[in-house]
Amino acid sequence: MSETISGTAQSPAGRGRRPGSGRLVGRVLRQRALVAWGAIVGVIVLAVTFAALLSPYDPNTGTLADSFAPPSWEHWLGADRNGRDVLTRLLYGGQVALLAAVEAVGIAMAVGVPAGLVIGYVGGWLDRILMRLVDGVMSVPFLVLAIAVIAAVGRGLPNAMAVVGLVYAMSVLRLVRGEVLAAREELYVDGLRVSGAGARRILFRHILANIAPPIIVQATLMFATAIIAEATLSYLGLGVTQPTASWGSMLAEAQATIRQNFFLAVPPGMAIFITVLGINQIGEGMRDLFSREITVGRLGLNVVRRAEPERAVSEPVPSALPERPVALEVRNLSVSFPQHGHGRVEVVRGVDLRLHRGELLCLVGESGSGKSVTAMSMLGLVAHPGLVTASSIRLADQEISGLDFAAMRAIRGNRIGVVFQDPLGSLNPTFTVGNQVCEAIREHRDVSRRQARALAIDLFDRVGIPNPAQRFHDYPFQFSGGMAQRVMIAMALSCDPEVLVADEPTTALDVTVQKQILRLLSDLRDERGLAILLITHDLGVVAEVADTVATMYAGQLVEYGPVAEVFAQPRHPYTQGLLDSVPRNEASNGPLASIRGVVPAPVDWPIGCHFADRCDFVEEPCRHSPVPLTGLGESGRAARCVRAGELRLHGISRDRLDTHAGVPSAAGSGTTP
Ligand SMILES: Nc1ncnc2c1ncn2[C@@H]1O[C@H](COP(=O)(O)OP(=O)(O)OP(=O)(O)O)[C@@H](O)[C@H]1O
Repeated sequence: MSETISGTAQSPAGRGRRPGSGRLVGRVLRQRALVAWGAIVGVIVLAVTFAALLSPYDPNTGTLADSFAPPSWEHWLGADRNGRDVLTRLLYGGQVALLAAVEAVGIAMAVGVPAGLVIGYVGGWLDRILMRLVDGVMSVPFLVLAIAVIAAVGRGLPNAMAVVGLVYAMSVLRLVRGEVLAAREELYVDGLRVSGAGARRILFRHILANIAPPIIVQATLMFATAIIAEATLSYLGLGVTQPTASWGSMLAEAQATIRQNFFLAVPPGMAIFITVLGINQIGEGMRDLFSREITVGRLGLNVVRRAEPERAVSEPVPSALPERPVALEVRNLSVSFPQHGHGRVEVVRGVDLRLHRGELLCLVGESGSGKSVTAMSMLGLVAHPGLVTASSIRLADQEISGLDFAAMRAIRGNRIGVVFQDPLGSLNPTFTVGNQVCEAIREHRDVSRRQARALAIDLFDRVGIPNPAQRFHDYPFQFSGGMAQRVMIAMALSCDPEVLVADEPTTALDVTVQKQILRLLSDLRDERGLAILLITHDLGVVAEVADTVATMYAGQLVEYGPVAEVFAQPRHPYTQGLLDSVPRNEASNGPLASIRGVVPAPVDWPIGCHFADRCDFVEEPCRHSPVPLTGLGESGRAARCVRAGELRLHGISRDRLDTHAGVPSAAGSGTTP
């Protein structure tokens, strides 16, 4: 009799809303400061735009009888020396300030963005010459330049603001050039070049779209400084001329009559202060909006959300080693990403997994099946815009789903260690390895520098780094791949974790070194009772070190059990297909078997069994409804197959496997033998 373990239903996330304007509005609304300051600046802009409707007075004429009139019902902010209504002049002055800022920022963008794009993309002598020119222009204060230009072409705010715009264009150019220099090294740009795209299309359609956020933020912040620039120029008499009102000229007039009525300086001063502060706050808010950090937690990482109750599983996940304490238990873990035109799409659906102390569980499956995303999501390491939900993730006796970023950070590297595939890429090249391991130790433990050093050297010794005290002072580039991976393992062990997640830790290493690292992991499991989740493509690795194996296919766990039993007799056709595809230590005739068809993309996952279209044993019931992972009632085995009870699949004994072989990639698995 089979026991139902996971009743994962069709995901509601897969039927999510389309990404786009709705989500953007939601994100904007969550930025409360941005919304509040946007509203304040919006009111100011509306008020100055409709000044003629709001005020019954002419801004430039007044009656002498009202000279220096205090605030009253007729003149809400009083009147100036010439009896002109201060509020009216403030509103009309705002028009001048905003138009001047639009002019300066418009010129800055029109000149700076295309120039920066071209200079950054073309580089070479053009870049060197123009950047020296830019440095020269930027070394002269804009007021000096403005005075020089006004002396040459005559007074007037448009001339003055054009100079301001050109000076600003230099900093826009610098920003855009820097962004383009970085973007042109990106692989997607190489891809466009290879596909024959012209420079104009690459620059204006692709690169510009990618670097737009910092440019928009810069333009907003620049708008605020342009308002100050206008006020400064008009205050100095280089901007608007009397009797036209501007906030700067109003300040200058107020200063001339400060002894008679000091209050006259307050309205233009406050108008400049509030408008500039508001626009700056909007710029900062947009910076936050565009960066991942604020919206999803520091470093752009998402915390794991607790799944809604209706998605909770009711039965326990299978256990191949029931006598051992549970180190990590994951229930109903799902991960989704927004995909253009499809809303939120699940790439991992309803994974249940249990890892015991002293157990080495290998997670296998073709490329793209969801192994890495599963492991990283448990650690809260899936970045925005990924969304991770789980009914529960228990680390020993602590529930860690729903923890915030800070709490997860305290767990990562402390109770759970992580080792990645590329050890040299994971180490900072500018610090010695000893320094980096000590830093990891002191991040989580209250020990002195000296104690951390001693601990680090002990760990280096334990993971098999020869001359650990000397090598402590070496930089990553002085290590081979295998030694660097030992450093990574030492770092992962530095706080004596209960669980170690190793994502393809030996893929980048040669066969001999692979074996050494695997032996090390296996020894650490035995010595420390470490629970290890090892992600690998390599069934040879599984055969060599694993206690238990879990097979993933198209975002779901499809089989789980003790490795010897799963290999000897798989209970899911996909596991059998994987085992068939692996080279063996024996002579054989004919080509190597492979699984027909390709792994479906997450948007194409069928309602029923995800493997149905590739399965040689498929029957109608397989396609009807989601297939649960079902316990098989024998030593913690489970399979997600409607026919698991009746099929007699063949396996392979562990010693017949070529232990250096790998699981075929999705791309390579498209042919029928
Ligand atoms: N940031 C992301 N945005 C959108 N989709 C993603 C993202 N990261 C992973 N995916 C998708 O999630 C699925 C699972 O990817 P994952 O890297 O976990 O597979 P894997 O089994 O570890 O493959 P490999 O062995 O090649 O590393 C894939 O379909 C992948 O395209």
